[in-house]
Amino acid sequence: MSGHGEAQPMISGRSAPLSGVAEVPGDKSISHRALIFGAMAVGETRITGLLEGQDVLDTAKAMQAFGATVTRHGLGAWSVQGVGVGGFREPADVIDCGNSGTGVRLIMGTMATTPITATFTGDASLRKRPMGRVTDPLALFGTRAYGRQGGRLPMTVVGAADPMPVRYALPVASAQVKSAVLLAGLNAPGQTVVIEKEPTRDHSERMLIGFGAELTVEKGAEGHVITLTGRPELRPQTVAVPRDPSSAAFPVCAALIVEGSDIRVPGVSQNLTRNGLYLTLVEMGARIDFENPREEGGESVADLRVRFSPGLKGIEVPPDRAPSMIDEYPILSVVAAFAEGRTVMRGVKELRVKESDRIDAMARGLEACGARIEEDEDTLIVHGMGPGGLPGGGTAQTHLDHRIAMSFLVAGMAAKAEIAVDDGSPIVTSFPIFEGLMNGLGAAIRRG
Ligand SMILES: O=C(O)C1=C[C@@H](OP(=O)(O)O)[C@@H](O)[C@H](O)C1
Ligand SMILES: C=C(OP(=O)(O)O)C(=O)O
Repeated sequence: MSGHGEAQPMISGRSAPLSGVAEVPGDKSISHRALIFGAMAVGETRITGLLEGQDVLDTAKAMQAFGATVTRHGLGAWSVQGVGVGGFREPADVIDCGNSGTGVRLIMGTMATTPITATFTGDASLRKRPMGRVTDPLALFGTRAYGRQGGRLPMTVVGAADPMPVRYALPVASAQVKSAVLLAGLNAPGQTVVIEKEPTRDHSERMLIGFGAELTVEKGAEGHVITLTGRPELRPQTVAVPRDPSSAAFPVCAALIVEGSDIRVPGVSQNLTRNGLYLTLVEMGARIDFENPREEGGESVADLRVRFSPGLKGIEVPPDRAPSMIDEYPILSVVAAFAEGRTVMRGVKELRVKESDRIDAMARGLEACGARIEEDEDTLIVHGMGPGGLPGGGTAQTHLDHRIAMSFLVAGMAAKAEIAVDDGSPIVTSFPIFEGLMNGLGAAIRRG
């Protein structure tokens, strides 16, 4: 999805009870990392279950441009012939990361301590997002970056020829910034230390250890202190990518609000840095059974049975839970519209710098569908209208944001009248089989 293509309006109407099994695709965060760490290893990394969403395909293309050999063998089955830490070559052309904040920020970190120059760009959404949060800590290694005003793409990054190791306390809870600094630290001599006050998704730490890096995490008063020893030789791995809990959120939430639904969603991550939505839904009164807990691809997962839940109650979501459910607030605010009472989401200003300003996009879209919303810079409050109570009948503007598009298509499945989205084309960035999967469960989603 380049963001230059045709908008694809989509409409969803009241759905039949959802039933069946929702097999969602591979985790987006782990898929990006499998390609990037594979490119940093010496030898061939094999990946199964890779998400073939546009964000990840753009990262695969970028790894090729930096000199790795990336091969697709079949659906989700890929291999990466890595060039080793510090082995990136200078790309011959601009790197287009499309819609992906994770892709561009992690790749900038990866090349930042190699003496090459690369220019990055993306679609109209990505070109609005702040890159200073990554280029500021990268400057401590000796990396230089030249972008547009406000640290926006397109941006040229000049890798440090003689990088210094860095000690950096994250000013914002961001796994992308944490990962960019760790990836840069791979090719700096000595120990690079990242300190995070609030824990964010820990896939980079787990995978770096899996690829053979020396990395420790100490939990103390200042938070997590992550110490990486630079210049390791990364060993190629076999990576089985687990299913994406952020994608699973859509069929799960749809089943909670569509009358009569009873579905199964296998292999949903229970990683404590990713499961905030599921904790929140249970606190609201969702009927979710977590069955068959086990390890898959180095992550703890469970099979979910999810049933229509007419007794959902609005709650105050604890603000310190935000990093573990940051991408799930849009779909949570849809569920909140079908609960009784207010759902209060505080400490969520990071939502304003995602693919769109997600507080504004959800507030305006839900209002267009008849809901009452309150918001401030850091807060979103949804006044619930009870089961089946959202009037619908509106059109949501998606602003090149896949999660906004999917959230409103789920809302339309349970609202009184149809809900339209102006553009469903960004859904391919993270969940290319969304429409077919949801309609297979009983949804009524169609192209507008
Ligand atoms: O590291 C990652 O894979 C991600 C981190 C989060 O972003 P931030 O680091 O900006 O919070 C999240 O929103 C994004 O979808 C994926
Ligand atoms: C924020 C997201 O992704 P990214 O930052 O990688 O664009 C997302 O997928 O919700």
